[in-house]
This record gives sequence, C-alpha cells and structure tokens, in this order.
Amino acid sequence: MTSSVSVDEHAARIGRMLAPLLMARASEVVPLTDALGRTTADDVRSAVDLPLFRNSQMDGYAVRASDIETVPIALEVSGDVPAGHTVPVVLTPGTAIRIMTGAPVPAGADAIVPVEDAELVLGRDDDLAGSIVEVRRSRRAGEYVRERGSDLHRGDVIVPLGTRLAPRHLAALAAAGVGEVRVLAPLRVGIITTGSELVRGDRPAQFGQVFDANGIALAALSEDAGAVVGYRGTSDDDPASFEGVLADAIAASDLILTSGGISKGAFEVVREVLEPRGAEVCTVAMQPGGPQATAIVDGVPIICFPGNPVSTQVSFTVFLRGILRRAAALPDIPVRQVPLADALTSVAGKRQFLRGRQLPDGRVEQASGPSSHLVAGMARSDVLIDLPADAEQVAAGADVTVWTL
Ligand SMILES: Nc1nc2c(c(=O)[nH]1)N[C@H]1C(S)=C(S)[C@@H](COP(=O)(O)OP(=O)(O)OC[C@H]3O[C@@H](n4cnc5c(N)ncnc54)[C@H](O)[C@@H]3O)O[C@H]1N2
Ligand code: MOO
Repeated sequence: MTSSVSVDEHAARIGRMLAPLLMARASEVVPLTDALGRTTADDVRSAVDLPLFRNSQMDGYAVRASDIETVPIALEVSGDVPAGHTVPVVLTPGTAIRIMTGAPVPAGADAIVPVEDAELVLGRDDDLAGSIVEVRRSRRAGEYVRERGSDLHRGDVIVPLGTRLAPRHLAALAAAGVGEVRVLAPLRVGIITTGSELVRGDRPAQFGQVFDANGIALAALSEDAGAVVGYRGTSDDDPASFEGVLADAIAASDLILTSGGISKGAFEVVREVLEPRGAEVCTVAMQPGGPQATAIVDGVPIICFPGNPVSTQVSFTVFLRGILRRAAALPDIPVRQVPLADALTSVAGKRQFLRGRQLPDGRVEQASGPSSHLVAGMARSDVLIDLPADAEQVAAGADVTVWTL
C-alpha cells in the first residue's frame, strides 16, 4: 500500500534513516598532501608554538630600543643573522646586529630598525666587519619583533574536529609541522539507474531507447555535495538484473540511490525487488518527485527516486543535498525569499518545484515548463521555485522561496 506524505515528512524519514550512518563514520589518516577537501575526524592540536621562535618582521637591524631613544645615533654592527641562521646570537648592548625577515631575534635585542630607517655609514653590505650603522628613527620595545607563540601555543587546537580542510587550514597545519591528519572516510554513494529503455554503454539510441541522464546527474550531484561515488550501475527491468546490480552496489557503498522503477506501472523493478524487503513506498505531495521510496538492505540505506530526469534531480536537491553537504562539512545552501518577475499559476494540492532563473535585478522567473521530462529546460535554470501546496496563483512581485541549484 502506497502512503501519501508531505515533503517534510519524507525528508524527516530520510534524515532518520541516515542518522546512524552519519554517527558512525570511519576515519583514516592521510598525508597533508591528500587532505584538501577532507573533513577532520579529531581536533588537530599543535605540538609547537607558532611562530616557533622570536623572529624579525623586517629586514633591518636588531637593537635595544633603549639604545635608540635619541636619533640619529651611530651603532657598531656587531653581527649578522640571515634567515635560517640556526645558532643563537646575543646582542652586545649599544650595538646593532643586521637581521633579515624571519631570522631569530638575538637575545638582548627588543626592536628591529627597518633598513629604510638606517644607513651603513662605515663598511659595506657584503662585509660588515667593523661597520657602523646610523639609525634615524626610534623604535619602541617590541616593534617589528614577532614573539614566539603569538599565533598559536603548543597544545592549542589548530583546526577543530569537523572542519572541511581548505588551503588556509593546510597552511596552518604545515606551519606547525603537522604532516598527516585523521579525516572522516567520505560517504560512498552507490548509484543504480533502472529501465530497459536505457542505452547501455557508448551506443546510439534505437527507437524507444533513451540515453541515461540520471546516472551522471546523481553521481555529479553526490560529488558536488562532498560524497564519493562508490559504485555506478544500470539495471534493466528484469528483477534478476536489478538484484545483481544491487548486490554489487551494496558491497561498495554506504548509501545507495536508485532512479526509476518505483511508480505504478507493470515493470517497476525497484519496487518489485525492494517492497518484499520492507521498502517504504510512498507518494510525496510534490511535483515533480511524487513517487519515492526508502529501504534498508543488508544494513545499507537505499533512497529511491523517480526516473524522470527532472524528478531525480529535484528529489536529490530537496531530500539529500543538505544531508550530504553537512556530512562533508560543506556549508548549507539556504533557501531564499526572492520576488517573482511574472505571475505564476500552480497546481493546488502538491508542493511545486518549478525550474526558475534568476534575473540580474534579483527577481526570479520560470525557466521551463513544469513537466518532469524537461531535462534541457532544467539545464537552463539555476533555481527551483518552491511553491506551497495551497498556491494556485502567485502574483508578480510576490516573494517566493527558491532553492539554489
Ligand atoms: N499511472 C501512473 N503513471 C505514473 C505515475 C502515477 O502516479 N501513475 N507517476 C508518474 C510520475 S510523477 C513519475 S515521476 C514517473 C516515475 O516513474 P518511475 O520512477 O517508475 O520511473 P520510470 O517509469 O522508470 O521512468 C520515468 C521516465 O523517466 C525516464 N528515465 C528513467 N530513467 C532514466 C534515466 N536514467 N535517464 C533518463 N531518463 C530516464 C523514463 O524513460 C521515463 O520516461 O512515473 C509517472 N507515471
Ligand atoms: O513526480 Mo513525477 O516526478 O511529477 O514527474
């Protein structure tokens, strides 16, 4: 018996079904070079202070601020600290030490005079022995000195648990000497398209056949939402064919999506195979996307979308995109209220997800007809216009809810 449910009820059912999967995620350790876009499975703490040592912010001269309170003043250059100098240096009071950006500040020095405020009045840049620098501007203690630990202390969290690693996170981890991180295993989505009319492989379509649009759509939608495609296959309308493809998908997936074969016709293979295994088949009060089902087989959740290509894409967007994005720590794509450019009519009784296009002035217009086979029309759209079930007429200028595609 097929039940009728609202969009929110079906969304909640899918949320409940996937909750255990999202709670018990496996993790793995990967080198930083493979960590871009992965989600941290732990707080990553620092084993060091950052900066690692007190260092200069400028190319110039390390001095004691108290020695340059009156300027100009001539100071003997008593040493040189290039970046990468690994031997600690001590400043003799009343002298200056030439220093480069990032080099360790000598003990006893507390300020850096940038080269722009200093001139070698005796000696040469390439041979500092016996040279004298004239300092022309005073600096306070601490100026241009980058203190050890001023960015991060040992033990601090560099990147918290649940962070999707972006280039800036990798930079901070690398700076702290972290070479590998524990990340969540990505969700592996198995995708099964069904239908004897689907062209298999790279062949021309005979009369009555169609090219498979949903396989690539569901794969791309899943990857876009931060998951990986663990399996992709196609079954014809023979239950034995679907059983075989399903077994392969179960072995390679954390979650399976199917398209087609769930409405009321004679050859509804998904329904035929999954209903005896406890699938919940329902009609969601929405258009497109009415026929839907969920099942769990051998512990693997299966979400069944209707086969019409627009229905498949709309169903994924409405029911699964947010869940997968959250699982991958990607930001939510919130729905927005946008004014309608032209008046619309809608079918009362079902929530409508019309294909829309945003105009440069911020309004939205319908981009294609409402039928769920208009796959190219969907490609011309960039939003779904979400009209409530009771709407029959929506006036131009009225605010409507839109989902960004
Ligand atoms: N008597 C009824 N007929 C239909 C109903 C109904 O309530 N009563 N619902 C209609 C609605 S709404 C939809 S949506 C479809 C859903 O049916 P299925 O999920 O069983 O999908 P199929 O019948 O397998 O295919 C529908 C349509 O989509 C094309 N298709 C399927 N897979 C792909 C693919 N991978 N790539 C491209 N196109 C695909 C298929 O050829 C059909 O044209 O049922 C309505 N009928
Ligand atoms: O639900 Mo069907 O997706 O309206 O065409």
